[in-house]
Amino acid sequence: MSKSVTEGREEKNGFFHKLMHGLTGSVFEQDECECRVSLNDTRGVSISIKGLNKYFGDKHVLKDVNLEIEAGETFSIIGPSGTGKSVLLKHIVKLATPDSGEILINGHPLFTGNGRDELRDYRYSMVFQSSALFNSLTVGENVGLWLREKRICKEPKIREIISEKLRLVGLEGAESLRTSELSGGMKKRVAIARSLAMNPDLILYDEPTAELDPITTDELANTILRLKETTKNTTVIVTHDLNFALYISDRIAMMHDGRIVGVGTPAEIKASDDPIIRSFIYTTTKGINK
Ligand SMILES: Nc1ncnc2c1ncn2[C@@H]1O[C@H](COP(=O)(O)OP(=O)(O)OP(=O)(O)O)[C@@H](O)[C@H]1O
Repeated sequence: MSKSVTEGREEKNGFFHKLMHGLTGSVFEQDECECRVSLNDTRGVSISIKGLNKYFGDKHVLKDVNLEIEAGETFSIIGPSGTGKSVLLKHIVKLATPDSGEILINGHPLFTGNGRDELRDYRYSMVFQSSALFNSLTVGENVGLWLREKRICKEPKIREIISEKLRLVGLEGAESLRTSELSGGMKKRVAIARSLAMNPDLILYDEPTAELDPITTDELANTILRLKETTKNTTVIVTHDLNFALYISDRIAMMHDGRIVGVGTPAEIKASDDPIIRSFIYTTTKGINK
């Protein structure tokens, strides 16, 4: 078995497992000390991806990926299935390690060098396609999971944070609802509230509109846009939903066959004469334009 395949399994079983159940975290160690984490401010981080390559066995999945994401940006990575979008996302949160290349967070290397001190307080959180909520817990318990598990704050403060984050995603007062009884759109918003509980510097969404109908997708887009009015964090979204990306993003990168083939504002992407981007736009909108 090749090294990369083994690594892939380790990544899945280790960090991925932790993220699925802890859902938010820091790339580097944190003190266990209570209230060590300041939850009063949100900061955005810049992400600089340099010459990133990743193989799974013989398969070259990321091919010399270079990308600059600015602090505070809402940045979408679009492209057809199987082009490496999710694998790229996993590298940003250290769920995967590159075969070569580097990612810099606020100028500090994620994979090499001694970035531990500089990146000690870097907080990221990921909203998974499946929402990954615990059905046996209430909405409030899901949102407060990380805060309680890590004993970040005292209980009254945790309840205050839960209520605030639910209000931010339009679910004010929903604490005691059973998660299993929620619609797909509501689950997604609870998952976002849970991610927001730690005031992440970076929030990542993996295919947030998959499984959602167009109306719920629109509500989700508006929720994310509204959040950007109150938080400064950097938002990175992986999606094949072109319309969604055009609506909510400051900038968009188009990925094709493991490479970034174009980066620009929504207007620039729409006006692009790159044949791959044009073909993607044509394919995803041909019903509408018929
Ligand atoms: N752990 C892994 N082991 C082996 N191959 C993998 C692994 N993870 C991803 N791949 C492969 O890497 C390629 C890119 O996958 P990725 O999930 O990043 O695609 P994507 O662009 O996000 O598409 P989708 O929207 O369908 O998820 C695919 O061919 C996939 O099968």
